Amino acid sequence: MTAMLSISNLHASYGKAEALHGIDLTVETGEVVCLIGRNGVGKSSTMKSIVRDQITVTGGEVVFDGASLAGLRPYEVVRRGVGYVPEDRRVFASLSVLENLRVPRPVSAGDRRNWNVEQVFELFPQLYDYRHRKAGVMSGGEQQMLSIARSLITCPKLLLLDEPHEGLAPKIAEEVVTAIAALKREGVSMVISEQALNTIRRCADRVYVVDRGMTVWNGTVDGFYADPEIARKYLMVS
Ligand SMILES: Nc1ncnc2c1ncn2[C@@H]1O[C@H](COP(=O)(O)OP(=O)(O)OP(=O)(O)O)[C@@H](O)[C@H]1O
Repeated sequence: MTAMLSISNLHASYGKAEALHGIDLTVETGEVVCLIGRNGVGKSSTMKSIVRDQITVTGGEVVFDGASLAGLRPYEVVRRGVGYVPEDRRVFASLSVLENLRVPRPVSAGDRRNWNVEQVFELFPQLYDYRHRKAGVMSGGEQQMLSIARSLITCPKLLLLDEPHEGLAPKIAEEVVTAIAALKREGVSMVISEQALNTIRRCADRVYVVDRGMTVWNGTVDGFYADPEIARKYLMVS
């Protein structure tokens, strides 16, 4: 396998406050990698650093698909093939589902899997049923699906999902996991941030544990569960 994303010794700051002090992460082609850790340890900041959104990268390297992302603007990173679904989802509340899906500029997919609106509706049939509904009146889970669907229109090779299950009822969270599993079968590489691994266990290949702005452990999902000391040390609130 070739690395789709390779992050080494990443440092990043909000103004003068450094939030990341050494993130090392690799995502192979087709892999689903989960970032886990307590609140505020830097999972979202890692994703923001990849897409250069709101945060300033001050050190280290982010290489995507063989090329450095240094100095690029967020839209240029998206054009290279990185889809980003932020924690707050950012759907356009006053636009319908269909209009939201027409917002991203069409991209030339090149060797990437090309997604059009019809194909996205096949993945999320519920969104088709609601295609004329305003996004602002939809539930959190439906907005989450719409946000993922919209990022697919940019034909990503790598999808960054920031806490996709945050605030969702268990049944809806399960539907989101099903969609993630379907995307994995389509060959989309993913980085998913989670507070706990349970919801994503079905489709994650590897896990990175983040603590205080650093990656402190990585291994397979089975390896993570085989050593309860890791969860005790880095996930339990002391
Ligand atoms: N826009 C911002 N401006 C200043 N500091 C920020 C900003 N966003 C996050 N931080 C700080 O950066 C650190 C890492 O936060 P981050 O959101 O990356 O953590 P997280 O692991 O994703 O946690 P959560 O699950 O709460 O989102 C925290 O100390 C947080 O307070």
